[in-house]
Amino acid sequence: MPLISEHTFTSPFQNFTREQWKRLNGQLSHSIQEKDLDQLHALNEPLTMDEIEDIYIPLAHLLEVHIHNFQELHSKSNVFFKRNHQKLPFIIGIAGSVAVGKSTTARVLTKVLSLLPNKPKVELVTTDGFLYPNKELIKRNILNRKGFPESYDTKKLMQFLADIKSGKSQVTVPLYSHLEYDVLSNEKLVISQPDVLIVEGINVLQVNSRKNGVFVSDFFDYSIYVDADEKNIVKWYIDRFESLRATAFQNSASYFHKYANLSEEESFEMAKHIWNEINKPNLHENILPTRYRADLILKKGSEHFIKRVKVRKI
Ligand SMILES: Nc1ncnc2c1ncn2[C@@H]1O[C@H](COP(=O)(O)OP(=O)(O)O)[C@@H](O)[C@H]1O
Ligand SMILES: CC(C)(COP(=O)(O)O)[C@@H](O)C(=O)NCCC(=O)O
Repeated sequence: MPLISEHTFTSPFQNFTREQWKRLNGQLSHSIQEKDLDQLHALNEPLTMDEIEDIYIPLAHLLEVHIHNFQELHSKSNVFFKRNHQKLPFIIGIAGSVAVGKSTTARVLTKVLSLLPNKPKVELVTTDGFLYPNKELIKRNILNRKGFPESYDTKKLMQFLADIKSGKSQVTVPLYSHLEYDVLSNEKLVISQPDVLIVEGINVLQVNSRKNGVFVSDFFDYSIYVDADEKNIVKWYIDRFESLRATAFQNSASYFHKYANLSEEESFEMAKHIWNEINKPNLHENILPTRYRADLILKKGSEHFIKRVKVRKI
């Protein structure tokens, strides 16, 4: 069966059904070993092993091809430019709507990539750490615009990526707490020369978050967009809100503690309201338009299972 369906021949993407994608798994001479799967079992993520084996392992193998090429190009460029740069990280951007499952995808991919045969050091950074602190958002009167392009300190994010891409040995990253609903003032993550860096966030493929004509994605070597129909994303947002209400929001330190005693029905209404007022317009105005800028699109079905993969033709 041909891998490209006829109606896609004008598209820059090659389309794979889940069944086709899954069969690509065995095409490398080596693969993630059976014993490694135990480590994936231990991941406390809501993903099934089928999803990891059918989707993420082939994806890791495809990325391995790109990482290998990137490293070879880097060392040949070093010879050409007569320079002695140490290795630079291969940077992967992961974009998509709030609640589509970017964080889950990013965490699983971090683990799966780290199991590749040469055991690369893989680090994960989320761009919510680069949101302005609430104090600053309030000062700018944009607390209700959290997640929109203007709520991020893009200059800081670009500086971080520029530092990483210039081989700086240690770079610090601000951290965000969903419990406090704010950037943590006293905690930072230290990134120290990984082989692969995953940068996950709703804004990573946006062209309106530009500094001096440079986009965040100019620093990426590969990018992935996690996609799903909006009716599913809303449901996942509402479900996550309700499960947080029953757990994390009960903590008095939680920013959303005020919602802890809502009934299930009230919680549903509140989540729907936040979705409609903030996350939905952001999806339509700023996130969805970036979808086809990605190198690869993972399209989810109703239960979070990836049903199609689109890969930019090369
Ligand atoms: N593959 C998956 N299978 C089942 N549930 C998932 C999956 N991916 C995400 N979820 C659930 O969907 C919700 C949103 O996922 P999350 O990774 O937090 O999204 P995002 O980072 O895009 O906001 C969470 O409740 C998460 O547990
Ligand atoms: C901090 C975020 C912008 C980041 O989204 P994420 O990348 O974690 O999906 C988002 O979680 C958020 O807080 N949005 C504001 C509206 C809301 O509370 O859902």
